[in-house]
Amino acid sequence: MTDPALATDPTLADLERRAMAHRDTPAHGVDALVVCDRLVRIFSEDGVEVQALQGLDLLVREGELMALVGASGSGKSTLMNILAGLDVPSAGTARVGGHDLLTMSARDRLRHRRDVVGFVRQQTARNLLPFLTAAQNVALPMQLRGGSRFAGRRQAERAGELLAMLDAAECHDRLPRQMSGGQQQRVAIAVALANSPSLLLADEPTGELDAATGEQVFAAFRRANEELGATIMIVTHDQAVAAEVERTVAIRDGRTSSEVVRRTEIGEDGRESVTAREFVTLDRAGRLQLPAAYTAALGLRDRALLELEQDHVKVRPDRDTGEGH
Ligand SMILES: Nc1ncnc2c1ncn2[C@@H]1O[C@H](COP(=O)(O)OP(=O)(O)OP(=O)(O)O)[C@@H](O)[C@H]1O
Repeated sequence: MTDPALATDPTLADLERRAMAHRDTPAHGVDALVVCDRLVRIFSEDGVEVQALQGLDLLVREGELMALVGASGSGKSTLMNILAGLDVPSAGTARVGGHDLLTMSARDRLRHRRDVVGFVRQQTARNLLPFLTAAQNVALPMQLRGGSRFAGRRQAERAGELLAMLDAAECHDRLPRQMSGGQQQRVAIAVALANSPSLLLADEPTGELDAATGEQVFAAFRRANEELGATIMIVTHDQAVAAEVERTVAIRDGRTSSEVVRRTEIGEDGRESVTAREFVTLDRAGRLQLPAAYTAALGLRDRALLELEQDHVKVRPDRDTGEGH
């Protein structure tokens, strides 16, 4: 018997059933804070088009600490700038907290930049005002935001609390030039968190730091995530970041291609063990991209043989089949 859901000549009752089934399917990313759906960004310069994002899909839950990794030119900064409200996508959907960044008015975009996101840049010197102390830098966004819930003395208190939480209490009264690069970035995280943004974005925040100092900055992100519940997205080309966060999503050629999820489990013997699993991501049309290392290892090119098994799919090189293209 034909499944009524697949019938090509459906009755009215079949159509009603299909409509009901569709209605009961939750909308894509309904419970996510960040939703990117077939996101496209095309830059045109002197008649030459560059597709920086080529239909990127990504969901980020509230309270997540995740990283985006990818080679230079893969589209990471383009995505960050769109989510920060600094750039506008060409097509597709980019939503933060239910607000669509494609159709947002200029005034709402300004509000988005000021109230919804916090941003930490790679260049340590660009994150802080050089003539203000750390505490003054952290208090400034609260002062600039009219009707801030942190008023008067509470602003100075909150600045002190954030600096202490991020292990930068000793910088309280120092100017940026009196701080190390790592201290400047930890203070920059405090500045970005000052107005309790829904989303904290960081673009290569450890790019100018050595490995040990970079780890301290990641520790500060983890603390902000654990103690304040902040949702944090960190962009980096450093693959080692996978060890620092729960989820690392790889971007390749303007699309998300795979992700690594890291879990800490306590065994029966009470010992902690960390497991990391790699997944390929399926886009909304069901396409998946094999990791470059896999295609290279098996010499996969042009096409491959697929076999559907009970609980998995086999992908084989197209050899010895004798069938032409
Ligand atoms: N304003 C722009 N005008 C033209 N092309 C651009 C612009 N911004 C980015 N691109 C192009 O879009 C592509 C993606 O760039 P993007 O900066 O997002 O990559 P990335 O992954 O952040 O790289 P990197 O790690 O080097 O910063 C690149 O080919 C880049 O040259």
